[in-house]
Amino acid sequence: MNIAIGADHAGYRLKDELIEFIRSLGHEVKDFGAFGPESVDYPDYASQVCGAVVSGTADKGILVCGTGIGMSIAANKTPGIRCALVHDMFSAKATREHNDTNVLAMGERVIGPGLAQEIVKIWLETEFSQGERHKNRIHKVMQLEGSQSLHP
Ligand SMILES: O=C(CO)[C@H](O)[C@H](O)[C@H](O)COP(=O)(O)O
Repeated sequence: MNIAIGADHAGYRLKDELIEFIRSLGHEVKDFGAFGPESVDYPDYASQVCGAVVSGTADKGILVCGTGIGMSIAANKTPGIRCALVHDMFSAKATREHNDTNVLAMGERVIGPGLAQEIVKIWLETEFSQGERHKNRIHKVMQLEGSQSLHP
């Protein structure tokens, strides 16, 4: 897969570690920054990563800030994006199976790199369940945002 990744100043270290890990799994990674500790604004990076996913340039996106909260709020403003803030392995699997999330958000100030890698691996490797009830719920979510549903 092609993975778009981005972070703010509070998440770029974990982002850089995850890039190497994701490449080791055999995926292509496009890094949208940030590249250092200078204070920046997470919406600027969320919008670039989500734009890549919605346009089809990337198959999935990963966002890291201090808590993951700001990134997830910003990402979910983009029509067509379903972003989950995940800090445990159960949710990583469930949000792919039930929500067909296309962006994952995490917080560098919340979890360590080992758990973050496990979460990313599970999230990238888990398929959407294709369950009719889940398709129906995703369809309703997409109606709320006014974007065209991929799950009619
Ligand atoms: O949006 C956030 C909190 O919900 C992110 O964690 C940001 O990375 C955080 O707010 C950045 O905080 P800082 O004090 O500007 O480093």
